[in-house]
Amino acid sequence: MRLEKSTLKDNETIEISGSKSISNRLLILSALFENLTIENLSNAQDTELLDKALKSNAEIIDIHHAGTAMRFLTSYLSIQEGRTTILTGSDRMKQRPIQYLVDALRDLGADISYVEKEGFPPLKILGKKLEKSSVSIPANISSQFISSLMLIGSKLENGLEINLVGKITSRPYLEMTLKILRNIGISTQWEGQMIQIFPNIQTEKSSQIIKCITESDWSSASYYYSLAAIGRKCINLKSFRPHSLQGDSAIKEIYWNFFGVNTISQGSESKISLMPESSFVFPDLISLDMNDCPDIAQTLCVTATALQIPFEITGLSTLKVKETDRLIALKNELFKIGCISEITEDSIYSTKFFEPNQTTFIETYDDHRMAMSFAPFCLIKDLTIENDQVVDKSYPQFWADFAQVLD
Ligand SMILES: O=C(O)C1=C[C@@H](OP(=O)(O)O)[C@@H](O)[C@H](O)C1
Ligand SMILES: C=C(OP(=O)(O)O)C(=O)O
Repeated sequence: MRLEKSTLKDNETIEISGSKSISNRLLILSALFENLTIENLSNAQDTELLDKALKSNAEIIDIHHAGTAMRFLTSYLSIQEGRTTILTGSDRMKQRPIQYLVDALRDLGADISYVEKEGFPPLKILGKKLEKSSVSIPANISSQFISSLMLIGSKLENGLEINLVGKITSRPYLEMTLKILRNIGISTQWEGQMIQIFPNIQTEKSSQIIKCITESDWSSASYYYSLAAIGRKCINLKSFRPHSLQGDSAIKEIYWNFFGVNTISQGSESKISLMPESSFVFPDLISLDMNDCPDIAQTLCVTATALQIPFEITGLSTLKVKETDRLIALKNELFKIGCISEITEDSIYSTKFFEPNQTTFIETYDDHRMAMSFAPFCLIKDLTIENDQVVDKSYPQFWADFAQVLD
C-alpha cells in the first residue's frame, strides 16, 4: 500500500466492527450454550475462522494465524466427547506457545498429543469428559490459556478451579472473560491467584435467550488515536461505550496523558470524539508499563516517534510470541521512520530520533498490527506498507476507513 504524505480531515466518523476478543469468547460460549444470540460480531478474519471451525465437523481444522481461536478451540475440542480433531495453523502458529494449556488440560484428563514438534501445534485432540475440577497453570506466558479454561469451566461437572502460578500477564483479558461469563449467568469468583468457575445448573432462567451486544474494537480504535495525536484534528468513532470490557480502552487515558487527545462521549449514539487539545504541552518522556494492553504498544511507539517524544515502554515480554516477534519488528521498522531504539526481553526504549529518508518501505512481518500502527506515519512522510492485506486478521476494512479520514 502506497501512502502519500497526507493531512487529516476534520470531524470524519468511522464505524469499526465488534471487538475480536469479545466476539471470539462469545462464539465459543454460543457453541457451548444454545441460548445466546450475538450482535455486532467482529468481521475479523480470526473471528470468521473460529466461527467456521465451530460450525464444521471436519477432522482437520486449520486456524491460520488466529491465536485466540487456537487456544480457545484447544479446550473446547477437549470436551467434545467422541470427536477426534487435528487442530493446526500457520507456520507462525506452529511456533507460538501452547504447552502450558495442553499440560493443564491433560491434568484435567484431556487426551491431547503433539502431531509435529513437542510443545507446539498442530495438536491431535480426542474429545472426552473431563473428570477433574482443579488445575494449576503458569500465568505469565499468555492469558489466552487461562481464558480458554475459563470458557469451558462451567461445562465440567463440578466446575473448575484455576490456580494461577506466577505473574499474571494481560490481566484485563481475564477480567473480560470473567465479565462475559457473568453476563450470561455463570457464577465465577476471582481472588488473588485463584479463579473459580461454577458449574452451570440448568434452570428455566438459564435457558432464556440472552442477547449479547459486542462493543466495537478498542485495539482497532488505537490507530485513530494515533492519527488524531499526530494530525491534531478530531475523529469520531461509533459504537464505543464509556465503560468497556476491553483493556485496550486504556488508550483513552494513555493518549490523554501523553498526547492531549481528549475522548468525548457523545451519549446516546455511543459515539466518541477524539479531540486533540491545541495548547497541550508534550511530555519530555513517555514511561509506561503496557503489560495490561500489549496490543496497543506498537501504536504508541509510532505516535511517539512521529512526535519525537522519547519513550520507555515496559511489560512487553509477550510481544515476542505474538504474530511475529513484535519487539524485533518494531526496532527494525522504527529505525526506518527515524527512531533508534533498544529492546530487552520485555521492553523497548528510544535512544535517538533523526530525519528519516523521504520515502519509507515498511515491512509487516505477517503482523496486522505492524501495518496498521505504522500507517498514521503518512501524516509525516510518504510511506509504502508491504503486504497490506495482513490487516484482514483483525480489521479487514482498515484501508478503506483509513482513506476516509485522510485528505
Ligand atoms: O484473550 C484475548 O482475546 C487476547 C489476549 C492477549 O494475548 P496474551 O494473553 O497472549 O497476551 C492479546 O494480546 C490478544 O490479542 C487477545
Ligand atoms: C496477538 C493478537 O492476536 P492473537 O494472539 O489472537 O493471534 C493480536 O490481535 O494482536
